[in-house]
Formats: sequence, structure tokens, C-alpha cells
Amino acid sequence: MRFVIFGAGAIGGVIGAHLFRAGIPTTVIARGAHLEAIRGQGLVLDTADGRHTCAVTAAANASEVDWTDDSVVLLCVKSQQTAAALDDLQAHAPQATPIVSAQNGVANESAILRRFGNTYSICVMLPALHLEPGVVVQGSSAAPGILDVGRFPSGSDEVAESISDHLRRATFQSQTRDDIMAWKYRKLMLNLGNGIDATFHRDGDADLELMRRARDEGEAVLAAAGIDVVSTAIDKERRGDFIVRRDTGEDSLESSTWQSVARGARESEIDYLTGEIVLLGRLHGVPTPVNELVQAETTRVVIEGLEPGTLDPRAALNRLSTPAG
Ligand SMILES: NC(=O)C1=CN([C@@H]2O[C@H](COP(=O)(O)OP(=O)(O)OC[C@H]3O[C@@H](n4cnc5c(N)ncnc54)[C@H](OP(=O)(O)O)[C@@H]3O)[C@@H](O)[C@H]2O)C=CC1
Ligand SMILES: CC(C)(CO)C(=O)C(=O)O
Repeated sequence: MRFVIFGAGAIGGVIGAHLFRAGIPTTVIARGAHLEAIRGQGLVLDTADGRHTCAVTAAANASEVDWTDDSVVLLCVKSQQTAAALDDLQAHAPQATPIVSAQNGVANESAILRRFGNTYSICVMLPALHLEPGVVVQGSSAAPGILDVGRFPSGSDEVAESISDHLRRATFQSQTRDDIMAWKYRKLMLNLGNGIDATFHRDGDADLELMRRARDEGEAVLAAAGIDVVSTAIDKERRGDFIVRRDTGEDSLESSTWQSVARGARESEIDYLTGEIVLLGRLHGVPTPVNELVQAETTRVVIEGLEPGTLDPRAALNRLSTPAG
């Protein structure tokens, strides 16, 4: 099996570097200053035991990939970048290529399946940072992460088994799952904190209250929609103590959405995280005022190019308790 990592940022970079270090044929697709840095000095994987430079093959897009019958794509771009990545893959990758969404959110898999028949999904439990061109930071000092994999919409097969086996060889925890989307909906509940962490400053109270309320809305929406989701207890049991967060400085505990804002990106994944709950709430008649506010304010921070954590969470709570006039 040969891996093509589409989007070698925090997640794609850490996965690609570990696959490469395990001797598994790997090509990473990157762009801009990050691509230049990888081509110039290699992909640098920052871990608790030091920095490792990986001379991994880097491509600017799918047309530069040496496609084979055993190529597998791990799609590791942000959800709002999926459509453009699929345009590129559709133009150059063989139709039968397995495409695996290694992303947060729950909308990528159906977008892939619309174009590629062999669609898979990974539930990504992997803290990672990418703030500097050429460098990706592994956020765990123990196993880099847990990457369970299944076929979309459900089930498993030899390809899923083989992907999982390669990921284990590359030091990740990985199992196949027949119900991978139930795991991804549980992960989505965790990601309702992404917009809050990216947009509001910490005050040890109001921001946590926003997170609690956003997640309560999320649970209510999933229940109303009748969506199958693994329980928090099963999720906690799966996580065990495999991941040990390391302190890499003040940015070490920030979410992937926070990182996008910190890098000055003018788009974010919020519509596919918080926005997924807002969408489901609208479809099923469940009010989601907290998530609507978080989606709107995160979008404002991104569009106006504000610093991450600029807004006051207490002011947001006050707005929520004031009846709209
Ligand atoms: N970071 C984390 O800790 C975690 C992230 N996730 C999820 O993983 C997914 C990936 O997130 P993350 O790794 O943080 O995101 P990043 O933004 O760090 O990485 C995505 C990379 O893909 C690149 N890219 C996007 N489109 C293209 C393209 N068409 N051609 C070439 N390169 C492209 C981006 O470049 P550019 O910067 O120029 O856009 C970027 O370098 C998301 O769904 C996220 O929610 C899940 C668990 C944890
Ligand atoms: C759970 C969390 C916050 C872990 O890094 C994540 O999935 C993200 O950053 O998107």
C-alpha cells in the first residue's frame, strides 16, 4: 500500500512523517511556503524526543503523484477545502483509488462518495500543531494518536484492515470500526469547542459555560435527528491513556480552528463543526442559539482577520440571555 497524504498540515504532516519513518511509501501534497520548506529541508516532525527530518516525497498537487493500483489517499485538508482537493483528485487519481477522510466533521465522507466509490473514514484523535512552514508538531508525548478506520457509510473490508495495519506499523493506535460515523459524531461534540477556543478568550468560567451549553445543544440535536453516536463512556474507554498531551509552549493546547486563525487564514472549518449542529437543528426544529452565535462570531474573527481569542465570552453569554428585540 502506498499513501498519498493530501494536505500535509498538522494532521497530514504528523501522519505522513510517521508513515515515512516506518518505511511505508508515502507522498505528501502541500502548497505554498510549506511545500517549499519540505522540498528544501524535508518535513520536520517535532516530538517530545526531538525533531526528526523526513525526506519524504512532496508534490504540489495530484498531477505530480506517481499513482499506482495500491495507492490510498488520506484526505487531511480542512473540510472547507475538500471540494477543491476532490476536483484535483478527480482529474488525476484512478477512479478506484480508496479515499479516506482523516478529518473532523461529518460532511466530507458523502462529498467523497459522490465522486469516488471507495470511500473510507478515520476518526482522528491526534493532537497536532502546524504554525511554521516545514514543521509539524506532535502534541502527544506517548502514542501520536488514535486513528480508527472504517468504510463509509458503514462496515469494514480488506482495504480498511490494511490501512489500519499500516497505521499501527507507523506507531498509531488503530482498529477497524463497522460504525465509524458513530465515532465521528461523538468527536463532533468535542469539536463544538473549536470555535469557542478560536474566538473567545479564556476566563476560566464564561468560556467553559459556552462550551457546556454548545455541547448540550449538540446532544439535543443528535437525539432529535436520531443519529447513532457512541456514548461518552465508550469514547473515553477507547481513548484510555494512549494520548499524553505535551507542553510545547503557549499554543500547545489550542484547537485546529484556533491554529487557522493564528496563521491568519481567511476561511475556517467552523461551518462544518459548529455549523453542522446549526444545520441539523434547523432541519429538525431544535433551537441552537449558542452554536449559531459561536458560528457567527468565529466567522467574524476570521473575515476581519482578528487575533485568536479576541472576543469576550461573558459578553457573548449576556447576549444569549438578552431576548432578541
Ligand atoms: N490539528 C489538530 O490537532 C486536529 C485536526 N483535526 C482535523 O484534521 C483536518 C486537518 O486539520 P489540520 O491538519 O489541523 O489542518 P491544516 O490547515 O494544518 O492542514 C491542512 C493542510 O492542507 C493544505 N491544503 C489545503 N488544500 C490544499 C490543496 N488543494 N493543495 C495542497 N495543499 C492543500 C493546507 O494549506 P493552506 O494552509 O495553504 O490552506 C494545509 O497545509 C481537519 O478536519 C481538522 O479539523 C482532527 C484532530 C486534531
Ligand atoms: C479535539 C481537538 C481540539 C484536539 O486537538 C481537535 O480535534 C481539533 O483541534 O480540531
